[in-house]
Amino acid sequence: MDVFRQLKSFYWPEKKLLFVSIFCLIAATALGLVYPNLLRYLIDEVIAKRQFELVPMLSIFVVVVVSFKGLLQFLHGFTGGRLGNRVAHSMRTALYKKLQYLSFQYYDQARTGDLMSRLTADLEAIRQFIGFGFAQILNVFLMLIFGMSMMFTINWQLTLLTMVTMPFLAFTAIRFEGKVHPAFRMVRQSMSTMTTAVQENITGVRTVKSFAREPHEVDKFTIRNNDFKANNIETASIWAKYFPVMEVLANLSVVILLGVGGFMVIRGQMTLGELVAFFSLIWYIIGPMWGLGFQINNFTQSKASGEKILEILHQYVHVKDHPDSIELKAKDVKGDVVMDHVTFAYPDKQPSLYDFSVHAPAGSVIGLLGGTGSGKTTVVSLLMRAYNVKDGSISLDGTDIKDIKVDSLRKQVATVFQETFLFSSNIRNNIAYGRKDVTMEEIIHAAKLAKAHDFIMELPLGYETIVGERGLGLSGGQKQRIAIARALIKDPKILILDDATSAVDMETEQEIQAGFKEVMQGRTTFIIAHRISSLKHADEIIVLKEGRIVQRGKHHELLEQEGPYRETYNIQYADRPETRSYQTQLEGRLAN
Ligand SMILES: Nc1ncnc2c1ncn2[C@@H]1O[C@H](COP(=O)(O)OP(=O)(O)OP(=O)(O)O)[C@@H](O)[C@H]1O
Repeated sequence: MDVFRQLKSFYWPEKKLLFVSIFCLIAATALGLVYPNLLRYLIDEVIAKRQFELVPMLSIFVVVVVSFKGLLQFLHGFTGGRLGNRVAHSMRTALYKKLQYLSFQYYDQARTGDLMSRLTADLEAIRQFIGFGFAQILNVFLMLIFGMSMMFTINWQLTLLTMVTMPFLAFTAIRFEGKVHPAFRMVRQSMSTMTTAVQENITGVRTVKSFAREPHEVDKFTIRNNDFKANNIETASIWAKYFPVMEVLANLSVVILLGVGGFMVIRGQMTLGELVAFFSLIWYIIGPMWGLGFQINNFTQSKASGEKILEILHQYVHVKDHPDSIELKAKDVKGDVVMDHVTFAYPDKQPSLYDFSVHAPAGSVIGLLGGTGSGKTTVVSLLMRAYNVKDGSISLDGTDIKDIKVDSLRKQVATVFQETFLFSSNIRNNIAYGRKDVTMEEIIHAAKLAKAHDFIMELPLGYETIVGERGLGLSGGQKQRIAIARALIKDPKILILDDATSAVDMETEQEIQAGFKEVMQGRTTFIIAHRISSLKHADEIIVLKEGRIVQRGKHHELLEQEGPYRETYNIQYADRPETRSYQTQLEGRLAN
């Protein structure tokens, strides 16, 4: 119950709906007890005593009772539905909000499928339980208490006799649920692996076809399809086994009731009306017994779902503001960045960066070069405070970034990531993403600087073209240029380009860089690149190897040193005649 206590803040504000819903259900159940008594009255008082003039009044009474019960059931459904949906709505909002603010560190471990299922299936379980499940469990107990006490008042001996099979029925029902539930879970699991296979196959259809792996894919799917079939058959056979047993046990008590009860009526120990009332009351007991397993499972499932939801809500946010965090004002930010002896390791890993220091004065360009996994992305991730630095420090205009409000810091930083993500919206919205109040002129200006305007205008719908998930497929270079325009429109004080031009040709890259020069006047830029051509104009180039700085300096300084920078240069410019002559010159100078 601790889970539901912790979720109280979501359902307690809706307590009026909760109480009305429970009250209506209890009242409807209690009203249901009028039927057996009416039957008893009809048989014993009206039919047996031939007082047929009472029939119309009795009929009207039945209609009133039925209508009133119907109204109560409607109110229960209405309030329960509202309650469940309102609670689910506020939980969904809270979860989504929490997911927005969880740190990069959380997402490094999180699995999309798992998060999606918490936001959908687990929330649905909670919605059902709070809306209806809880009231149903309460109702089961009430039905048992109401039904049994009424039966006891009619005839206690017959009540005890008919109850003989009930423990067996309850036991079988619980066992049935215990078997059928895991079987259902297996069906759901095999369904999800089957749909994942289909989804993956459709997404990766180009790879499948280009490797001519269609038969392999069909085989892979067949295994999953067979699995799904086997699980369904298994579930069906559990139903087939248990249902007749439950049916027999339930009806056995009815047989006992009719046999013994009939005998008692014949011997005059009981009236016929009482027997008929008893017959109708027995279903008040059989129903809850039959559903006992289901109710128990429903409760444990909702509890498990609640735990999964609470796990996200209670998830620790690693990167957050402290009470004295400073709010940056855009106009006061200069962009002077200092990283001082930073050593950083991802959780449970060896450090990815060792003793890294750099001073990037406002408006300077810092280039980062190094092999894959050398720590370049880590440097810029730390800069936007994707992770907290424990050893060493990072400051912006002299203030440690730990003392700056996270969102105000990130508003000053625009990053173009290695992998471009476009939202399923039009190009205009994708470019304007970083800002709310943006004019079409500004969007076009940014697109022109990113050398994206021309190809956008060639699309039939221009800036209105839908891209992303189900939109138009753009080339890697085109996507990158949209992402660059998105970063530029943010008007950042610090621009980070993480291999942002890797997918565009050299000529376009040069043009984009010329555009940067215009916009980046007085702003600080960090460029990560594998091409020397992208970095050579940087004020300082830092070469990383396995998380350590192995070289640093300007382009011409680094070329004059033995080391990875010159090796990379030689590889990339090997075919160019001017490189050969430069190298010959250099070698001559080095020899002298
Ligand atoms: N989110 C993460 N969680 C754990 N380890 C990580 C994470 N990101 C990077 N690493 C590890 O840190 C090291 C440095 O990675 P980083 O991404 O900074 O390298 P990089 O120089 O940018 O490489 P590339 O050029 O391939 O992008 C690698 O060993 C990598 O496996």
